[in-house]
Amino acid sequence: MDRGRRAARLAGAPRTDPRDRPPFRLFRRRYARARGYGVSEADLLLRLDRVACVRGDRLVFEGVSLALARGGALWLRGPNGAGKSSLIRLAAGLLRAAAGTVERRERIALIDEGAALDPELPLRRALDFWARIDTIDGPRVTEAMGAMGLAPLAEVPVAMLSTGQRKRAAMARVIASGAPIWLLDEPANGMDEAAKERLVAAIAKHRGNGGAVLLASHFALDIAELAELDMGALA
Ligand SMILES: Nc1ncnc2c1ncn2[C@@H]1O[C@H](COP(=O)(O)OP(=O)(O)OP(=O)(O)O)[C@@H](O)[C@H]1O
Repeated sequence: MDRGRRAARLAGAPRTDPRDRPPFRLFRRRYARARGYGVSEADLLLRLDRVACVRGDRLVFEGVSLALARGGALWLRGPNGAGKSSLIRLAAGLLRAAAGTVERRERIALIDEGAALDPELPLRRALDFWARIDTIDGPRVTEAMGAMGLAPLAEVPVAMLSTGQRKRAAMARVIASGAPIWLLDEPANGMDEAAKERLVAAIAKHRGNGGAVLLASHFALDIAELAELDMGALA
């Protein structure tokens, strides 16, 4: 796309080019709910409205709108480079949208490629560090570690954890945070089947408690009532 046309589109000019694609592809009726249809404003936790993302000098996607309500979950799927991580980072406020708006109505907890846990500390102390920042109490950390099967690893330095164990630790931090909005970028990477089951169970519990989940993943997880947004269709 040439620069003039891209600039016009970012400025909100009407689409006239027949090559333009719709901004998203609807896969399941649940997605319509996730976008806000039939969901009261009071239930909404996260809304992206006609968002565009530019990385470097490249337009990665534009015109993406979605909404997550309490109890909702949306799976961002698509090939490498489609913009899944970028969308998660926009939702987290770590990237600025080139166009459109991002509205977060509650606290977020994020998993991305880094575990954000001090590699020098034993796992329990590394999680307790974040618990103090998030002003949550010890029992919640214990519970989160239990949910991800981490109790036996409490005294192991984070640097010595395997890839899958580190992902489980990052997930425990999200669980312990108590944040209603979970932004999970490839949370299951490196996890074995048992850990994936724990992850799926944690997501179900969080939704049951009125939380919501935005999930980027290359592969499907066995999550009930999951809306889908194919980022590959935007490229
Ligand atoms: N820091 C950056 N600076 C410039 N471009 C970037 C940067 N990070 C990502 N990109 C580009 O943005 C596009 C989207 O990347 P992103 O990581 O969001 O995709 P993804 O769908 O998550 O990919 P993957 O499946 O490989 O994780 C890619 O073309 C990538 O090269």
